[in-house]
Amino acid sequence: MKIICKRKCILELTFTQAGKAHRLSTEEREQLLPNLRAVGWNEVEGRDAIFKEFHFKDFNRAFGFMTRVALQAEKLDHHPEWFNVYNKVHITLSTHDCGGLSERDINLASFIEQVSLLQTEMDKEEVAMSYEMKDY
Ligand SMILES: C[C@H](O)[C@H](O)[C@H]1CNC2=NC(N)=NC(=O)C2=N1
Repeated sequence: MKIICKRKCILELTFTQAGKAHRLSTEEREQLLPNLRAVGWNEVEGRDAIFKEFHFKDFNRAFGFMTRVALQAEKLDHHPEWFNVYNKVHITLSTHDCGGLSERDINLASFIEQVSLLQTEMDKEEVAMSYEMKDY
């Protein structure tokens, strides 16, 4: 599956994670991390992990987003470290089993991007619908 983000960044998703997680090699990092950096994921200082802060219109949207991510995380058996207050969600991804970043984190980050894009699209649709309603 491919996601085409607004910033013209393409994230390749595989969602496969057979076998043991391994820490990404330098080559893998050079290949995989720039796409995530382009959509706001940054490496955490002093720790082999990536972080992004999400903002939504309100708590319902933030919690809806978290619910979608949680269901997928459970399916993948790979869980985010996160913090939520009202409309903000902070997410840190790292693989505890291998003590650092693995392909599992890249996959989960890609899925999270997909969900947050979907939320943005749904918000736009909601605005468009409310404009249409005003016309009547
Ligand atoms: C036993 C179980 O498969 C492991 O503990 C899974 C669960 N979720 C996980 N989540 C994360 N982020 N890292 C892991 O290494 C991990 N391992």
